[in-house]
Amino acid sequence: MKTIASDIAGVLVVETDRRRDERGGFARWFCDADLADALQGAVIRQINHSHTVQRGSVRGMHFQHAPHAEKKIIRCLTGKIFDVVVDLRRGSPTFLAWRGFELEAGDDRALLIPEGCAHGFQALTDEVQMLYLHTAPYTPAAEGALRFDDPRIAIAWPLPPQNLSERDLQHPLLSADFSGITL
Ligand SMILES: Cc1cn([C@H]2C[C@H](O)[C@@H](COP(=O)(O)OP(=O)(O)O[C@H]3O[C@@H](C)C(=O)[C@@H](O)[C@H]3O)O2)c(=O)[nH]c1=O
Repeated sequence: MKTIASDIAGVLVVETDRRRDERGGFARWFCDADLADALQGAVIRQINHSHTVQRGSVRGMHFQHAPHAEKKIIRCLTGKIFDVVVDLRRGSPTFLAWRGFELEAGDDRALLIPEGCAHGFQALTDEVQMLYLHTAPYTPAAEGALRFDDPRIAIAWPLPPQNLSERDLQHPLLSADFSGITL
């Protein structure tokens, strides 16, 4: 597995080569030894799947507060997405910066997002399926969220955002004095 660092500390693109033969192919999608430097002792505690029907749909921006903060490894199983990370870590050199990454079925690429970053995505095609690996179990009481259209973040979604959940539409905007979260 090859990891490619981004300019947001801890946000990595994870790539694997697919071995191909007459039957099809085979690729390694997770290996705790290969990712030991990135995982820093964290282990996968939960695996989730989501299905998004319509192109343009946006889900996010989600994270969990400490002590349930988590790393996520995100992969696109069908379709194509614009995957977005926002750095919310107090004191981070890239505090409040967002970055977008395209992931698509068959690319053998995943995105690793560290604790303290919010995550969301937009479906660039119909029929998107996503696979999430989490280093903490889902803990509703620890859920944190940002609005997909928070003007302080100003994410440039590639398509007009649509189909947001009621919950995602109701996240509050960041307050003017928001100075980040601590882990
Ligand atoms: C996230 C989650 C939700 N649920 C439940 C709550 C709700 O009834 C239903 C749908 O949940 P949501 O609307 O939060 O689903 P969704 O908006 O797809 O949530 C996901 O969004 C992306 C951006 C992420 O980064 C993921 O970690 C996750 O937060 O599933 C679980 O049971 N376990 C989970 O881990």
